[in-house]
Parts: sequence; structure tokens; C-alpha cells
Amino acid sequence: TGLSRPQRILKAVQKNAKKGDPQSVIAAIDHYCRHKEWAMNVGDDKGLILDSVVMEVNPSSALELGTYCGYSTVRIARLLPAGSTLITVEFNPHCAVIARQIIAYAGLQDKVKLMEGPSGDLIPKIKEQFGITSFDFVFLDHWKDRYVPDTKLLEECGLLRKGSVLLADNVICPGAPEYLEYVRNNPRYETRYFPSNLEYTKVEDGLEKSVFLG
Ligand SMILES: CCCNc1ncnc2c1ncn2[C@@H]1O[C@H](/C=C/CNC(=O)c2cc(-c3ccc(F)cc3)cc(O)c2O)[C@@H](O)[C@H]1O
Ligand SMILES: [Mg+2]
Repeated sequence: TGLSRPQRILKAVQKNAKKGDPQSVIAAIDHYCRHKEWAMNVGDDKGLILDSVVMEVNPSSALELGTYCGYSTVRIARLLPAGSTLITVEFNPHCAVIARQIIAYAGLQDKVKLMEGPSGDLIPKIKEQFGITSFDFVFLDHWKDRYVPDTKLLEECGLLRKGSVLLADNVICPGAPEYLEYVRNNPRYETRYFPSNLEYTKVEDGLEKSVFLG
């Protein structure tokens, strides 16, 4: 009946943001999702932690698992140096259609490659398709029970190098217990928890930053 939530988010961007201005796109989504209807964007509180990690890594090659509407795609891509690429993976075609429009509205389409399909199928194709040797930065924000299998897949495909940084959303809420277990008890990762709160709420959540040691 009527518009989907992603469509309503896109409308809020088109109505309240300035074309080509990523900051205004981020602000429009945050305002809509805080005051009109909640949505599972990483949000403004955790977004500040995401920004600081992206700025610290200053990645030439970045990967995002779980585009949804493209909110964190815009947050990451707006900080990338010229010539860098963010690959974002989304298997819901309706979300992909909306995300492409929000990324383009922000003027970031030249930095972002949206791959449509399940991460498990697409990750093994990234090297040959994009000529990427490894990722400097990976943002995990898709189904929480897929964080571990996809991290293992990235390792197996040789897409992580000494110093690659993984940043995982929602390790407290909804929670990714197997992932925390994996990175915290694995000598190949140096891991640290950044406490924050679930997007647009006072509920505890946070991001886990894990450096691959090779
Ligand atoms: C084959 C499945 C794994 N591979 C995948 N490959 C590509 N895209 C995938 C994907 N899994 C999921 N996706 C996509 O990522 C998105 C899913 C994200 C899942 N995120 C959450 O469930 C989530 C949920 C909450 C949440 C928190 C509290 C609450 F009460 C209700 C929800 C908060 C968050 O920040 C979240 O990220 C969708 O767009 C989906 O189509
Ligand atoms: Mg999330």
C-alpha cells in the first residue's frame, strides 16, 4: 500500500537535501529516521565513529556488505580520497534501486560500485571484476549471522592484507556474538570495541574494529 520505507527515505532526501551535497543527504536521512520513522542506517552517533575510522585508514579500496538505502555508503564515500573506490554489496533489488538514487543524489556515483547479489557469490568475483588486490577497509552491516562466514571468505579469497581494517556494526544490538567470538579469540586479529548506541535510540550498541595481522 503506497511507498516502501526505502522509497520514503529517498523522498525525504529529494525533498530536504541539496543535490551533490553528501552532508545534506546524511542530515536529511538522520532527521527523517529520528523524527518520522526509524530505519536501520548506522545513524549519526555510530556514524561519527565510522567517519573517524575511515579518516584514519584513508582507504584506496573499501568494501561495504549490506548497502540497504546507501546511508553508510554515502558516509564512507564522501571521505574517500580521489581515485579511491568503495564497493558496496546488496542482494535486495529494491534496496539497490533506492541506494543507487541516493548515492547519485549525493554526487558520489563515481566513487561507488554497487554490486547486486549475495555477498557469498560476489566476494570471490571481486578480484577479477575490479582488479582489486586487497581491501584497506571493510564495513560489515548485513545479516549478522553472515559476518563470520564472509570474513572467512575474504581471508580465503586473499582480499585482506596485513593492516586491513574491518569495522562491524551492531555487535551488541541486534548482536553478532559469533563474530565477536571469532575476532576476539583469533591471533590474526587485533580487535577493539567502540561503545555507542543503536541508531536514533538510547539502546546500547557499538562497532567492533578489527585489524587483520596477516
Ligand atoms: C545471503 C545473505 C548474506 N549476504 C548478503 N549479501 C548482500 N546483501 C545482504 C546480505 N545480507 C543482507 N543483505 C542486505 O543488507 C541489509 C540488511 C542488513 C541487516 N541489518 C540488520 O538487521 C540491522 C538491524 C538493526 C535492528 C536493531 C534493533 C531492532 F529492534 C531492529 C533492528 C539495526 C541495524 O543497524 C542493522 O544493520 C538489507 O538491505 C539486505 O538486503
Ligand atoms: Mg547496522
